[in-house]
Amino acid sequence: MPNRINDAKESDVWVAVKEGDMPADSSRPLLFRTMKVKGSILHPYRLLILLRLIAIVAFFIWRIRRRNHDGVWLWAMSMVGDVWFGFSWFLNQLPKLNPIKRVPDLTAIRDQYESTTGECRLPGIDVFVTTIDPVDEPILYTVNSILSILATDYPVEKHACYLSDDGGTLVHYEAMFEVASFAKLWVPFCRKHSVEPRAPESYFGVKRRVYTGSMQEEFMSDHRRVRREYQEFKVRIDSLFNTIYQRSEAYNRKNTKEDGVKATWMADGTQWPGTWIEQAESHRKGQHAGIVKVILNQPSHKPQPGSAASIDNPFNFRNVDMRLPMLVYLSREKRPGYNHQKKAGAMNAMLRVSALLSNAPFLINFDCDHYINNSQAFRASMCFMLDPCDGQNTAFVQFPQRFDDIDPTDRYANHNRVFFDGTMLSLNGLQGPSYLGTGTMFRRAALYGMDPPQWRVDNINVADKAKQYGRSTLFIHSMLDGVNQERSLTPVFLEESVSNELTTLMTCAYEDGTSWGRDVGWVYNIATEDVVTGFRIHRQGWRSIYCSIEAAAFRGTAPINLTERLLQVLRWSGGSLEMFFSHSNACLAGPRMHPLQRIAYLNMSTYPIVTIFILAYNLFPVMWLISEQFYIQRPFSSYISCTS
Ligand SMILES: O=c1ccn([C@@H]2O[C@H](COP(=O)(O)OP(=O)(O)O[C@H]3O[C@H](CO)[C@@H](O)[C@H](O)[C@H]3O)[C@@H](O)[C@H]2O)c(=O)[nH]1
Ligand SMILES: [Mn+2]
Repeated sequence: MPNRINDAKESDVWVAVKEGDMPADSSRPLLFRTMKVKGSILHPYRLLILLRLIAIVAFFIWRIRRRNHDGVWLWAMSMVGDVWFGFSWFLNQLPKLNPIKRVPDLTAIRDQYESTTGECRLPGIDVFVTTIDPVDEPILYTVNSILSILATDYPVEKHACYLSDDGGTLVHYEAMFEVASFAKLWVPFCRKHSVEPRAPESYFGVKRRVYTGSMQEEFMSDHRRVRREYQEFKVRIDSLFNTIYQRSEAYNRKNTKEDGVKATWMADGTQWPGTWIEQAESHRKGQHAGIVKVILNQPSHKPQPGSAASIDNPFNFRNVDMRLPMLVYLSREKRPGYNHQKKAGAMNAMLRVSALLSNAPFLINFDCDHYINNSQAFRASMCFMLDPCDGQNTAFVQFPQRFDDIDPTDRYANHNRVFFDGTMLSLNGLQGPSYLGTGTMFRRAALYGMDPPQWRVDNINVADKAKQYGRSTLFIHSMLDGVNQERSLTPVFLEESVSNELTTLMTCAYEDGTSWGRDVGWVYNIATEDVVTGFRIHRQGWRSIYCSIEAAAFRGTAPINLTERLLQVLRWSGGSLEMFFSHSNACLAGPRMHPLQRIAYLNMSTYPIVTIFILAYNLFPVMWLISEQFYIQRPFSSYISCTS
């Protein structure tokens, strides 16, 4: 197997840090290497920052000494603007003085956690995907995301995939059956030929591919057949809207209710409990029952090799494990009068439901337009979580967001290079990167609001916690198990009592009066739940790790038109300011937060203020239009006088 991300080589910029800080009692080697920027680059950079700082201070002294008496108000205003520019520059620079890169060692984690006899001690992972609308967030992306998760290279009995559908549409539910059926072919194909990436749309979109395996001919014919099957799969997904509509029409002709309400019907002839095509009382967006359906059950713990090619089956899967990971569809209850808290609310519902179904100690979340591009990514994040040195105190591993379909000039700056390849690496040298919403591996304990081991005074105690976590004894009992790092997935026995409890965990009222949305789970009442949730975790003393690997771990789509992009940026800046004016203000973070990390959060929550001054500076030169007086030196006066 090619070790795609073992690139801990020294480069022109990075050098390896000596790992002298291994715990004395551990004989295991570290699971990652730490790299820092070469002194010949870092020291001149720091010197440059110092020189700039001196220049800025000198400039302010000069400005204060030379006050413009004709327009004191303008002088004062521009002084405030300049002070803010200087201050925000300083806030921006301070946390950037020591960037650190961490490179996971995949060979080490294989050696330590997976034996050649097939025994594997890697822990369980629950994978969360959120979606809301099959048209606005095209369902083709969602199914590709799920397929890439089902096919990823992680022990199949150790990861489970959850799709949260906030729209509660039958289309998403039935699409999951199509996915489960196509996955029976797609997943073994990916395993047999180690293909990458494992999202079929991007895999088949690659024009030229180099095959490195030994089954060239078999690969060619498998590839052709799977591509044909994928085309048919896409047609079936496309036609779902129509199939469901026509089926419902047929059933409704037979069973129209007296009030003339037209229901949406499932294939088995029952009414869909979620939203209907023709929206009706209790079946419309924002008002429907909670639904949990296990689409694929947890696989057995023994590999199940496929069969050799035959007349009915053209694929030779004799030495390929055919098992698929668990797949669950869920849509939380929605009722009018409740604030459903958008993505954060959906994530918290998923966190609770998964606790009863698979209860993995780690979880990773994706927006539905993101897929796994490098199937070693789960192992890569485990290198940090399971690290013998400080892994226990690591709450989350954040991957950069990389995007497809962006024009080569990146005219709306979707790639955010400075942020993903500069700022985040700098935070990595402090307490860790902030949480960015998608492509993040979490430790369940951190999301439950527990303290990191280094700050824990007592053992974890879940007795009498109903006030904090809500009144589900099954959920509270699952918690101790769910935070045990070594654990695999819990086998599921879907008895009636469990099914009822799952429905309870998804009701709108479940969180009333509890700590969900504040000290537990994803944080509520803010446009950018991600940064604030990461902040809550950091202020408790947890740390995080930034993991940027080649090939990119995950890829997704970004807004490619200006309106959408502006709205996105506006939402982010609004959320940042909200954070500043809330109890999540960085100044209130408490003593466990690294001082420079605090400054980084302060910078993250105040950066939009600069726009006021940029706007003012843009208006200064045309001020004479209003007051007919020049406060700013007349430009090119000699030129103007020549021509007049
Ligand atoms: O009521 C809702 C609203 C949104 N979502 C999901 O939340 C995700 C993100 O929403 P989107 O509108 O696509 O926001 P973006 O601006 O693209 O997302 C970025 O910004 C968000 C807020 O800062 C983060 O949550 C995201 O992870 C991050 O990728 C999507 O998967 C949605 O399906 C829900 O599940 N329920
Ligand atoms: Mn999005």
